[in-house]
Amino acid sequence: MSLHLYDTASRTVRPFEPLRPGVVTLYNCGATVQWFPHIGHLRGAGIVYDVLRRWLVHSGYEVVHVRNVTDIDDKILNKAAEAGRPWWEWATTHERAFSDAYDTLGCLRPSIEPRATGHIPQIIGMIAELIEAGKAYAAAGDVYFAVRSDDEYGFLSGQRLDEMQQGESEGAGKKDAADFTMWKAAKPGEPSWDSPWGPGRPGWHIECSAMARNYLGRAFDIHGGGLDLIFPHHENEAAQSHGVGDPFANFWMHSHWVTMAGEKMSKSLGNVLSVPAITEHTRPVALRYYLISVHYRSSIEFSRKALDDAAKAFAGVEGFLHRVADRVGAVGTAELPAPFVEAMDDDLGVPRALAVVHDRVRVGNAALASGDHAAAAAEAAVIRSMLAVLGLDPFVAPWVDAGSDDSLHAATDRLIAQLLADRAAARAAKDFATADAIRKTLAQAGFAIEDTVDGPVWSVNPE
Ligand SMILES: Nc1ncnc2c1ncn2[C@@H]1O[C@H](COP(=O)(O)OP(=O)(O)OP(=O)(O)O)[C@@H](O)[C@H]1O
Ligand SMILES: [Zn+2]
Repeated sequence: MSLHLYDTASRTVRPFEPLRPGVVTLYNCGATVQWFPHIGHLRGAGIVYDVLRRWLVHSGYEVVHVRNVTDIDDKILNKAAEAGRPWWEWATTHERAFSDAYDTLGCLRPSIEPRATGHIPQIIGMIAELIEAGKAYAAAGDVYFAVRSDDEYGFLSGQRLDEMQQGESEGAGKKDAADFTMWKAAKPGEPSWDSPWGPGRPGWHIECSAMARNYLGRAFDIHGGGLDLIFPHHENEAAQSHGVGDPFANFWMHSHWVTMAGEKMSKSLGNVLSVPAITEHTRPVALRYYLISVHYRSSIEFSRKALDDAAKAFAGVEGFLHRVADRVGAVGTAELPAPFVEAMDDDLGVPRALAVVHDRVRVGNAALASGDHAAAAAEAAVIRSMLAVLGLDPFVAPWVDAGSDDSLHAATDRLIAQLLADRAAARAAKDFATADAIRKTLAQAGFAIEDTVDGPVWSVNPE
């Protein structure tokens, strides 16, 4: 089976072929940088597309990845005004918080992260083309897209024109309630740019049509975002791009929510958890594992218990790799097992792929317990390679840490070996109180000691 992806437009899982052999062009909608990110954003704008990108690269494609930054928007202007700060400082502050959070969770940086405000000429050019093509009209300094000029409107979301809500305030010059705004006339005190229709600023949807064309061309392979973007945002992006004759996206991917108590995690509901709040008690790599462990088209109901369970599951995998590294030497890489590849090719089936990882860890642990170092090393190489594709390889940045620093590790090894020798001597002398005190000291410091055929082996307990 080659890679198959679910396509929202055709509502089917269909074979993926890039438009240009060897190269995949990917656009996913990034954040409106009005506030700090929550872990829902990190899933919907970051990790899901990071896993996709890594899998495409593993499959032999070069990937050109664009994720935009919406840095001009009513919400940004309102929040900045409430805080008494310049709008551009407000947007930059929160854009940086998003960048930090993506980095913390090990997301590869996109090929480019274009900002709406950096593409005003392209935006104005596309709006002018749409007016020229009879798909849009200007009224009192605003410009609207005439939805009824597009016969295919609704192809993505299945929305019916008479039932549709664009979710924007009614402009005075709007001829039809179904129409949406592409250019907003300047209001006093707001930032604005000159345009053929007077000073103003872009609406939300036009930036993605203009920037996708600018960086990826008139047709590109995959367009992604969270479920809420299907309508109106993606329907409107497609209408604009189709309106100027651009074929636009070939595949549409939409990821499901992170929820709390069944509700979408969202600033407006206040049920949000940030990355820094979680990484106070959970390692970032464990949070990444947690966020990818559910299929991207299913929701994740956040719970501390599920997060802790995921952290333990990952620590089990990582612990095996470290034990092999300690006893056998550096862990190599190997070809991916067929069931893992099949799972990933089947619409990015990460949960099934992780089940393969855990199966192999069981086999590897059994090999280690029986002293079969060669078999354990072979399993470790396969497991490490699977983790690498998921962005979870513990031996490379950003996950490799002081714990795997060679000199620190060797010093810890010597210290623990001495304590274990003292414990053995105390036991031999029937001084059980001392032996027990040594065991307690090690446990309280966070070390787990396991007796194996190769003698006692230490590891660090997951938090
Ligand atoms: N709870 C969530 N779970 C998964 N993805 C989410 C969640 N909330 C937002 N997203 C996704 O994050 C991306 C950026 O979203 P955007 O900046 O538009 O935030 P938003 O939807 O306004 O957030 P909020 O609802 O918290 O105000 C979008 O693809 C959106 O679908
Ligand atoms: Zn977009």
